[in-house]
Amino acid sequence: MTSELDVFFAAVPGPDGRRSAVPPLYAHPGDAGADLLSAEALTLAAGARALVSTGVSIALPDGFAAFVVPRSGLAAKHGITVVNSPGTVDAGYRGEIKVTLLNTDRDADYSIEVGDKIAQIVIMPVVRATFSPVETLPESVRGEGGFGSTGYASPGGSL
Ligand SMILES: O=c1ccn([C@H]2C[C@H](O)[C@@H](COP(=O)(O)OP(=O)(O)OP(=O)(O)O)O2)c(=O)[nH]1
Ligand SMILES: [Mg+2]
Repeated sequence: MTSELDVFFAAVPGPDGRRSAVPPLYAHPGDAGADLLSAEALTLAAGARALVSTGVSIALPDGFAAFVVPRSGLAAKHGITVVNSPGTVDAGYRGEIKVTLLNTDRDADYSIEVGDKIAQIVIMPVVRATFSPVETLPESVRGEGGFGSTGYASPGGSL
């Protein structure tokens, strides 16, 4: 990935006053996702969800948003996902980034330590729309088709 964006971040003090100024972390060059670290220790019981602190806030430039998405390893191995995925962090938001984690496993609790990677953010350019009312929308090939309208089998019936 060659494009870089300067983003300010700041530590958000926890209830105990502790400040951890760890920004979201890209694990490799070229990664789209930067890992968010937990600022708290907790155990997510099977089936439970929690709003988890990351201890960090960011200031995105106008025209960008950050999307909070699950980590595939946590999802595949432990059933840990993000309830509102993708969570939207608006450019104007200056509060702490938080992650609504859900333990989808039916049986196993999942314990999180301070500093654990719990989710990731993907920063993307976004546009703001001006919505204009019309009586009839412009036609399109898809029209009103959706929700499975294109079927489920591959065109040849096998692949
Ligand atoms: O996973 C998320 C989603 C959102 N936010 C923060 C940043 C975002 O800018 C703000 C509001 O998010 P959203 O608009 O999704 O929540 P809402 O329930 O509509 O709250 P509001 O009425 O404040 O917009 O909360 C997070 O920290 N994590
Ligand atoms: Mg909102």
